[in-house]
Amino acid sequence: MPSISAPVSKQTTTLSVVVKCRPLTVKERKRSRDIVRVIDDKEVIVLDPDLSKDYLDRVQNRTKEKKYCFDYAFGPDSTNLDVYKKCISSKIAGVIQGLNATVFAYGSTGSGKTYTMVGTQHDPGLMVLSLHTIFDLIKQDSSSDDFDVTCSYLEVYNEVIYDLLEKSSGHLELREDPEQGTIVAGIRCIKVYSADKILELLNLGNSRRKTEIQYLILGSHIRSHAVLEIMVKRKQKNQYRNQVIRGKLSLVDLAGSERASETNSGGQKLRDGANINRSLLALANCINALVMIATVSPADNQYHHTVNTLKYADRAKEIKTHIQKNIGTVDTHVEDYQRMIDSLQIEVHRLRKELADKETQLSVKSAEKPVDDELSWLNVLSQETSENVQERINLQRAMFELEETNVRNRIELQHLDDAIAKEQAIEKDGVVVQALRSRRQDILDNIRDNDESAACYQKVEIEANEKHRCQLHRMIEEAISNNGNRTYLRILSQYRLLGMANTELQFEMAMRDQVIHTQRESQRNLWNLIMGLGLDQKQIIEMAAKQGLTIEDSSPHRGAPTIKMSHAPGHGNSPHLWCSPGFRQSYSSTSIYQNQGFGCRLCSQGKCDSARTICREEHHRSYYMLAHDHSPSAYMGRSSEHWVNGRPGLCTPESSAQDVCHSYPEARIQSSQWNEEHTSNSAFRGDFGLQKGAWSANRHQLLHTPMVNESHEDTNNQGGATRALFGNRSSSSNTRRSYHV
Ligand SMILES: Nc1ncnc2c1ncn2[C@@H]1O[C@H](COP(=O)(O)OP(=O)(O)OP(=O)(O)O)[C@@H](O)[C@H]1O
Repeated sequence: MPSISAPVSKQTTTLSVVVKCRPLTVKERKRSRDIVRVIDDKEVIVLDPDLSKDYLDRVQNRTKEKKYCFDYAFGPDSTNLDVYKKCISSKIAGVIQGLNATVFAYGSTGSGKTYTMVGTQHDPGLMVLSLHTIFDLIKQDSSSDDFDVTCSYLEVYNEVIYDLLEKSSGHLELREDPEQGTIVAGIRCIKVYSADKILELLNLGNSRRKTEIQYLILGSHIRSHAVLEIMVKRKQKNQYRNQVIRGKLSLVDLAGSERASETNSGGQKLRDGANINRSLLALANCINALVMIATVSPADNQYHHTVNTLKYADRAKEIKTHIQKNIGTVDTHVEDYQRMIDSLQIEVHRLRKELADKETQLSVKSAEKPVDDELSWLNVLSQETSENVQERINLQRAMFELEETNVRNRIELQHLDDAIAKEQAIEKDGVVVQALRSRRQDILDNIRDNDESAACYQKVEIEANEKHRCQLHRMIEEAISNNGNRTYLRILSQYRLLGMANTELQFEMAMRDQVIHTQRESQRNLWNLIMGLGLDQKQIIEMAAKQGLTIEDSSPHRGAPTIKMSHAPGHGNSPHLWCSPGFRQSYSSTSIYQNQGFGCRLCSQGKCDSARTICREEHHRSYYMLAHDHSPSAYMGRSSEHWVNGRPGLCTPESSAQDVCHSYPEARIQSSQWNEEHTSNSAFRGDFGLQKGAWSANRHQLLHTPMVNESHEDTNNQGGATRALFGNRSSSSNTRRSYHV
């Protein structure tokens, strides 16, 4: 009589993760460096393979060095027996008590998986050692129970199972067996009486594993998993019941863990790669106790594979498994079947009732259908619109972050250029200069990468988002114009769209605040720079006064003072200052900006006086040149040309020029030349009576700060900030300037 599985107890445990680093092979010793260190049997450190980076990266704490901690970690001197004794042997004992356990080796090709699982005559692997333990435990068992030990050795290649113990095995299939759960139908199970023969058997099986042609020479099994299953059947002979306990140990030598994209293959082989990952997931579903051995190579040219394997292993620590005994008795199986039938009948009854209820509900609902359909259709549209807005916000955020990062990169670039110039003066092409240059190159690469990502966002994702937005807008408009309940629907859709526009505006406000913060920082620096010229405050105030500027609130405890404009007749092109008490109150630190023609309506009408106040919106507009219309329909209807570097903006000749400069570096050079020319002629320089030499030096520095360099390639936001400092061609003749210093 067969026995059936009836779990009696269940316990949750986490996956044990062990890392094993193999030694460098003889070949590798000639051309590779050992970059993996194992500390205290738990920590694994992967050093940065790039030696030339060490100096600056250490100083700036930016090495590619990685550190991980695992349940156990073994260095190149450890043997398979060391790994087995510390981490595996305790799990094997459970197998003869009816537990399932799985040990799998995970790692890139050539990292030592097969060596760990199968091993050699001198250093037998975990498969061999486990079988030895099983037989030792059976020998030591003092009960009168009968044991049966059988082995099967199979290969999973591209989701198909093959028998490695058969010379020319066909495809095998998985089946559900009431007695044993999931089984491989037709697999050869060899009865084993001792562990001695197993290594021979494994080597024979391994020679039958599928190998891609191009890897045959290397003897790699990059695409197939090999699974050795050791089944232990224990018939207990206690006085009450004939219990049958089945324990199973699965030892898996996984396929190389490289991503499909790295294997120089396409088509079928790419699909193989995807299937490998799927089989791994399936594996995780059917095992009780898991031990993962992550194998890594210590060679520096394997850095990425090593770090990827360790990252994966690190994440695997979170996996939870359930432990349960597979116990069944010959006597209880009829009772069990009866119980199962009863519960299935109850389930069928419940489902029938549920079905009947649903049918009644549906027939009632069909009467209300037309109205409901319309509303639910509108709901779907609203939902899609809201997702579209959210996606746009995310894209804006991503673009903004990329720009911010590049601003920081450019600052670092400037510092590096200065440092290189200094170091070169002392020691031409020394180690330090080389290190600085290499760092500089990295930064340039990062800037280029970020620019490329931003361009990609702009070209692909933002355009798609924009297209979708227009489509949704058209659909809403159409629905409204076709529908009898027009007014209601219009109000409803306006209400929803307003909500979304509000969300978007809130995000823009947050971005602006960020930009204002950055501007204030640079303006504070500018003030410090003016102070650093050696002029005392009185001199500065006098010179500013000549230009119609009043500096007030300069008490030292308040930080940088505020410069206020008093309208000065006779200064036709001189700065026109707007004083905003409210603004000064909330932003007590330095602020200089130039209004770009959006300015105050009074000014444009010639009615503005020196003491006038501008509202927050006008400040914002001067910074960001936002589109005039923020109504929801304007948001929904705005076409993609209103996106400037990923943000909604106003398409002006300036923004177009910026885009051109962004794409064509020559244009950027020209514009920066113009910028220099313009700056040196600016009233700003003359106003403060800066001595030419001192100004030039400082101007040089300012012109090369990221903000200034960004002026013709940045978004409206940062472009606005830069123009605030130095002006630009389109605004030179008629701009009004406002300084809050
Ligand atoms: N602990 C070790 N001591 C000595 N040599 C080792 C050790 N581990 C692995 N090696 C050697 O490293 C090489 C690669 O090992 P192995 O074939 O086990 O890698 P693998 O990860 O199974 O590769 P594949 O995925 O291609 O099958 C072999 O030459 C093996 O002998």
